[in-house]
Amino acid sequence: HSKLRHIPGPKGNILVGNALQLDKDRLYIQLQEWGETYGNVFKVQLFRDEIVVVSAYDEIKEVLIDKSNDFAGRRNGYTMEYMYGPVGEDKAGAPQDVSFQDYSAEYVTCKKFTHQALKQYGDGMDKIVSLAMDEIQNCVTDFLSHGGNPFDPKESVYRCTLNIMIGLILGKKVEHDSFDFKEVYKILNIGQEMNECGDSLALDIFPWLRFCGNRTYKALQNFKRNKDALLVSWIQQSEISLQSGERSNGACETLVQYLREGKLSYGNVHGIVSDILFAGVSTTSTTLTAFFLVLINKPAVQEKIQEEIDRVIGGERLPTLKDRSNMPYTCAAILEALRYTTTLALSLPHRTVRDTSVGGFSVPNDTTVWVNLWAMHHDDRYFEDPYTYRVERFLGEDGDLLPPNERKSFLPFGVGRRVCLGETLARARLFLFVASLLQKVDILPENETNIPDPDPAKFNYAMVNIPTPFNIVVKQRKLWNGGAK
Ligand code: HEM
Repeated sequence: HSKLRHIPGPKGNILVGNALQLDKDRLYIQLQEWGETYGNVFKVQLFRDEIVVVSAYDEIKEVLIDKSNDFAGRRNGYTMEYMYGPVGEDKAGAPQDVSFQDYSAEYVTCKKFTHQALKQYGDGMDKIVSLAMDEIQNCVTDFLSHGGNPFDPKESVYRCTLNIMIGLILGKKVEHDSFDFKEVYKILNIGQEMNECGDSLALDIFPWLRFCGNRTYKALQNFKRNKDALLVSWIQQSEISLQSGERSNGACETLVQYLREGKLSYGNVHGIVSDILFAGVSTTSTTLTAFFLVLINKPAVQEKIQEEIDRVIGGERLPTLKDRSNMPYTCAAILEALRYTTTLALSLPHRTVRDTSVGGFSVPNDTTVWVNLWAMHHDDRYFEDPYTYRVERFLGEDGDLLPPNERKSFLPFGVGRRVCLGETLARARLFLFVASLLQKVDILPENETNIPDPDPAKFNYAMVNIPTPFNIVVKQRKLWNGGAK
């Protein structure tokens, strides 16, 4: 019987609950609409699992900040437990990484050491920046190589963000034709295939489908086999470099050092490397790609960003992170893109680890909780015309960037216990990418009279919110002197 009888929600089928009603390609929109009907806290039922969905700022704040510890667990379906479960084994089990590990002392330790290994602060940031700048310059060159012809920017941006992550893990620049890059790329393509065959949800609900020649399961096996083998080899390389003293200073090596010191287990290191590789790539590259779609629709925004770049950075040097403090308009344009598109629309599923409550409703221990960041970012009580992209929302009257404590109802990276581990890195990368690119090129639509619709409510949902493929045309700007550093 229902543990959540007291919480309202759409009426479902007596056997399957709301499972057949779910529209998986636009789940975030559907849940937003249900939120408008049933309230900021409502429930949906997928077979026997009852899920609490939280859709507005006050209640999301309660979940993520005020009662952060109560809601800090993770709920994983069979698919996640298989993908991130025991290394090298054809079976599911409790993940030992950061993203999918349940809340525990071990999880807290993993998150702390991952932060340390990524060295996202102080001097470590300089290395990240130099790695990122190299890759971003490659991406700009790649854009220009189309010689003014239309092309889909997705692939180049994806390769660029991916290569920055591989570089951070291995501590060295990785060429696009290297074994490591090709191997990761292959694995990510299998992951893509898995998404395309769709029903990981079916496999989550009926894990026994794997015995019936299920296509998703076959892709899943293939994905895990390849991913585990590659990560095992990276960990081995790090062990060798630590022994030989020829340090690479990559995150993987630092994590293996923690393993030797007994701070992390082998499963932790393996899981964390995979987190760094996978969590940061599709989120960042999709945000950037969606931002291009906005820019071809908003030439005035592009012009203002370029005016700021020309004034603050000029054409003689590359942007640095320090420039951010003098470039409120560019920073606000990026924040507004994070709001408008809300790439990780439903965040990652949380789980209560004790009896608690939200919005006045009691919620028992071990309940799955979905946080609808999309609905929160498009709440017209906080954002006038929420479906319009408007940079000025994040600027004060004097043109300064709105300080974080005045950005209400805005949490693109989550907050609290489970806050995004790559937030600092992602913000840095988004800024460097946008500033470097628009310093050198104009991004234009393929056809002025038929510009693709930027409305993120029409994106496809597959964990991240993905725009329908579109083309851009890139023209070199005059100001840029060709790359004097
Ligand atoms: C635009 C880029 C990004 C966005 C919008 C984003 C957003 C998010 C969000 C909303 C969460 C879930 C928070 C929650 O469960 O409440 C998350 C978790 C996470 N993100 Fe990101 N992220 C981005 C980039 C990155 C990057 C570059 C990394 C690289 C290290 C990363 C690593 C992670 C990890 C490991 C978690 C799990 C944290 C935990 O469970 O404690 N993310 N991210």
